Amino acid sequence: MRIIVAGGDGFCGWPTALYLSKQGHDVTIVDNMVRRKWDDELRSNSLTPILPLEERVKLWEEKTGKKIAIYDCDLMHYDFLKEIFKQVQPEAFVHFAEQRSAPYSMIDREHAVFTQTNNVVGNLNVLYAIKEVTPDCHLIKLGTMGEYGQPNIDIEEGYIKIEHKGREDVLPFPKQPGSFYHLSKVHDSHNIQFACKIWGIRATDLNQGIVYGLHTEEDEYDEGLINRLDYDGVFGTALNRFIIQAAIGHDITVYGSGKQTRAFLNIKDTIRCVEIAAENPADKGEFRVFNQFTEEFSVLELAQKVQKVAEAKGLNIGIEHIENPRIEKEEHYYKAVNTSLIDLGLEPSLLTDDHISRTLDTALKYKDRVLKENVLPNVTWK
Ligand SMILES: O=c1ccn([C@@H]2O[C@H](COP(=O)(O)OP(=O)(O)O[C@H]3O[C@H](CS(=O)(=O)O)[C@@H](O)[C@H](O)[C@H]3O)[C@@H](O)[C@H]2O)c(=O)[nH]1
Repeated sequence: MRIIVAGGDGFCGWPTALYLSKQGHDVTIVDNMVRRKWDDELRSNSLTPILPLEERVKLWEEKTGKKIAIYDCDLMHYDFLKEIFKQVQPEAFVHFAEQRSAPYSMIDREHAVFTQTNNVVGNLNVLYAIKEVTPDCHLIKLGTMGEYGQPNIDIEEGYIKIEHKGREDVLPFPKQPGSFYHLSKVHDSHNIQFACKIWGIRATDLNQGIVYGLHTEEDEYDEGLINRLDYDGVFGTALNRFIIQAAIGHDITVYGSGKQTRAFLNIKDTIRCVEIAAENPADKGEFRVFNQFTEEFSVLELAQKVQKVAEAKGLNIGIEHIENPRIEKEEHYYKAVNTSLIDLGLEPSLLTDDHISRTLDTALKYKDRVLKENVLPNVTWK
């Protein structure tokens, strides 16, 4: 299959591009390298040293004989994007190319405006490119479990049957996102649903939970293929961030009580879910929503798991409940459905101490690269 992976230089996009390439797909990466520029802006870095994209792709070809084409393109540049669609004629477009950090979107007005403009307009341009050039192309869009928020009822996969005043309908599940970033994904979902309805586009919205882990089979060919790993207070996410904190002897930063519960999955399952979506495209005009996660944990549970694995390696790490910089529910009900991808063949790679241990070993290897001043959160929602 001819597949474009937009955002193929990022944490989810890079291992997805390698995996799909290994599976025999004809992969093209579209990326404007902006994730690396945000590191510069925030004076931060990836814990793991990552090669420039051209070199990563060259190394992949040397190791496997498989070519990945790359275009340095911003999805905001419609003429360029449309030209790429004409040249590649994609059968699937995997869209990871968005600003994905909630704290980044909450820094100030400029960052909120940037996040929503970049994400919403970029996605709209993709929808138009599909309509105008390859109307049969399947859009596989990274949404987020955070679109739903934490309602006091079970979260369904995209839609819910509602009875109201004696009538019933199946309607989009209510959205209660918790940051301007998460809101941008809600706006995207609405735009995609509308485009499917009016133009007959086929789309799958993958409402992904928090991704943890680092390694996939593909990075075993060479250390130069290693994925990026974020730890700072803006782009680092729960679990991976806690593991890196343990590696540098920093207390694990639980925000507030830590009873906040979220949906999680291993990066290996991210890439497999995208493959499953690509192999089972949505129908023409269908706006399909899959909840892409495998397990639910509270933040405190994860901190305790990391503490335990670190202890077994002789690292005595504390857990610090710091004042929550976000405005979010800490005590809440959380139960979400995730059967669609499993029904289509996903075999979840569940969180084990071994998983934590492997990432911790890598974090220990590169711990001298950590910029300690970036570890505590410095963006608040207030
Ligand atoms: O050091 C930390 C970091 C986070 N948290 C807490 O952990 C939870 C998750 O925060 P996060 O930074 O790990 O994840 P989040 O901001 O929700 O965003 C991440 O996870 C989302 C999936 S979800 O959480 O919305 O399901 C994706 O959409 C985003 O792209 C990705 O950056 C929050 O309650 C936060 O308060 C801590 O307690 N300590």
